[in-house]
Amino acid sequence: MIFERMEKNDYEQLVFCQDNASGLKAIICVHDTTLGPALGGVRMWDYATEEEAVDDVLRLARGMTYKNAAAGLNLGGGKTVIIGDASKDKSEAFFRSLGRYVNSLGGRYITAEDVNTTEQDMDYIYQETPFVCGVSESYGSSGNPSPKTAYGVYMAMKRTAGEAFGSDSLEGRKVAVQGVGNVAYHLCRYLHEEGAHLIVTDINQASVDRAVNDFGAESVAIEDIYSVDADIFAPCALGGILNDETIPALKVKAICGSANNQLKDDDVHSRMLDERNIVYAPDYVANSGGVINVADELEGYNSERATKKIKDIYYQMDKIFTISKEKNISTTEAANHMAEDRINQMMRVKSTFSLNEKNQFRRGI
Ligand SMILES: NC(=O)C1=CN([C@@H]2O[C@H](COP(=O)(O)OP(=O)(O)OC[C@H]3O[C@@H](n4cnc5c(N)ncnc54)[C@H](O)[C@@H]3O)[C@@H](O)[C@H]2O)C=CC1
Ligand SMILES: CC(C)CC(=O)C(=O)O
Repeated sequence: MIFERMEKNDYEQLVFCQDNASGLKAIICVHDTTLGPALGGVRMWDYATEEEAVDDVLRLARGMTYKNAAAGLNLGGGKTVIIGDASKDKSEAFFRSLGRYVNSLGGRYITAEDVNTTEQDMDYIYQETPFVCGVSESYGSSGNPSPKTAYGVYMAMKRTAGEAFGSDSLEGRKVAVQGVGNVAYHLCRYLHEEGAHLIVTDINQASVDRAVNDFGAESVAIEDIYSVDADIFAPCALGGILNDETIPALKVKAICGSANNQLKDDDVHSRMLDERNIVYAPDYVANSGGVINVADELEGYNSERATKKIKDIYYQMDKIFTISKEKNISTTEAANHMAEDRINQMMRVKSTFSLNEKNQFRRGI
């Protein structure tokens, strides 16, 4: 059953990590390393079943392959999920144990933050392995990626607004934000500064209150966020929220947010959005700012260089809208073509022999 699923989308590796001493139960997935080592964050979630955790890590790791390829990074796709309650189960031992498992992959997988994991957690992992990004800035790292992810979503949203409304200005636009956590808080700041009107919801009341106090946001009940009278919907919580039930309720003309895997089914639900003339910014392009930022650490982190690359997400979106119109395909398919073309081209480039440190000439052998 698991091998069948791995075979279907050509997954390379799935690693189950179990440690009685720390209580760690985690799954690391390496989807594809054609472009380089697999980079993707570690998510901690209280999954109802092990099957749910496996589903999530498989989907998220494959998403990272496409994200990293479309972002022009020399990195493959991978992800880790930890099964557990982030408010109770975390400890130094827990993350150091995970760090040892990451290290055992010898650099095939590099980890970083995702939902419910923090810079402090990455610092613990860093005690056990160099294959981690997003550790504290005092280590020369790029720190928490969320603000840079938010900047990238903001750039993507401006270009998406241009496509939907003929102007990329967000002044006076109503933006409905689902989940005002790490990324969306900073996104709301950019939107507020440009004069957008914010409508927010979150299962965590403190996060809602913060957005209301800091940015004058209007708050609505969890289930009302889909049907509010707004111009743009920004999903910034979890995946699968664009589906048969929610899409018919939408009144917006554009969708652009940070959540991974927003479409429950890529084909079915991108078609439903097209039928309703809703412009959709493919999630993994809109939210690639975080990974672009942490990946810059691999070159020796330079914030200016990383920010310039993140700003270019505006032009990546431009390319996607152009391909989508030229080929008469959804924006999701257009983004997928862009990512797959790059992977295939690089695979061909790599098929030419080039001497490197791994295949030295050794005279006399
Ligand atoms: N942190 C980063 O740099 C990146 C994050 N992402 C994605 O963006 C999304 C948000 O990430 P973060 O802000 O880091 O996570 P976070 O955990 O800080 O924020 C998510 C927020 O959504 C809320 N939430 C959860 N379920 C909800 C629901 N049903 N309705 C309303 N609100 C709900 C949570 O209470 C939380 O405040 C995730 O899907 C993540 O994978 C993607 C790329 C990079
Ligand atoms: C380092 C993270 C920002 C990368 C990641 O896991 C993601 O983009 O979803």
